Amino acid sequence: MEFEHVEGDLAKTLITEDELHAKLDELARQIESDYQGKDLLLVGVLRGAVMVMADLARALNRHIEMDWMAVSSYGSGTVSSGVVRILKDLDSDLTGRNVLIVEDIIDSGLTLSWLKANLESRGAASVEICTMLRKPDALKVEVDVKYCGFDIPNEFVIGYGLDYAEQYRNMRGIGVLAPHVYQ
Ligand SMILES: O=P(O)(O)OC[C@H]1O[C@H](OP(=O)(O)OP(=O)(O)O)[C@H](O)[C@@H]1O
Ligand SMILES: Nc1nc2[nH]cnc2c(=O)[nH]1
Ligand SMILES: [Mg+2]
Repeated sequence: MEFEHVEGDLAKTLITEDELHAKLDELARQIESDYQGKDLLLVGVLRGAVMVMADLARALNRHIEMDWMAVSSYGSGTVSSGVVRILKDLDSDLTGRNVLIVEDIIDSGLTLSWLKANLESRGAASVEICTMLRKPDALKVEVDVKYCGFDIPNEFVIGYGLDYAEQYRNMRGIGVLAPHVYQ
């Protein structure tokens, strides 16, 4: 399913490319129905959400706008530092807008709970979250998620935007990294 040498770096494949796309179609239908007659601004969180954003945007049969933020709480490690930094802010004014934050993963929840509160404080009409993955056993703070693709076990995953030391983001499915890669 993947490019050369990647399979050997995986302990297992968790979600295939086909399963990701089927789920995105499902989420897109719900979003179309929920936002009927309303404007919709998708806010992607760089860099992990690039793949979800590109595929979700194309799965939606309606007008949308896209904007991007870059925040970081992980650096190059595998454990959240808990400190969220804005590396790139939005270009859009959020006043009166219906904002849907698009993310690859909610792990501790620290990034998204901080980001949702931050965007709500900017005068948006609504701020909701769409994430492809969530780790219920890793949550440190409650995050109100309206659209979630898959709940997954508490393991470090890679692929479909998710990196280990900036690599594997372009893997088409999602997998668990084999321990020998980071030991
Ligand atoms: O729920 P949390 O524990 O806060 O973790 C989730 C965040 O961590 C990852 O981003 P990261 O900060 O690693 O940057 P990246 O998107 O550029 O990979 C991921 O893309 C989420 O944004
Ligand atoms: N690559 C990757 N980044 C993350 N950021 C938060 N959780 C994860 C994870 O499981 N994998
Ligand atoms: Mg991210």
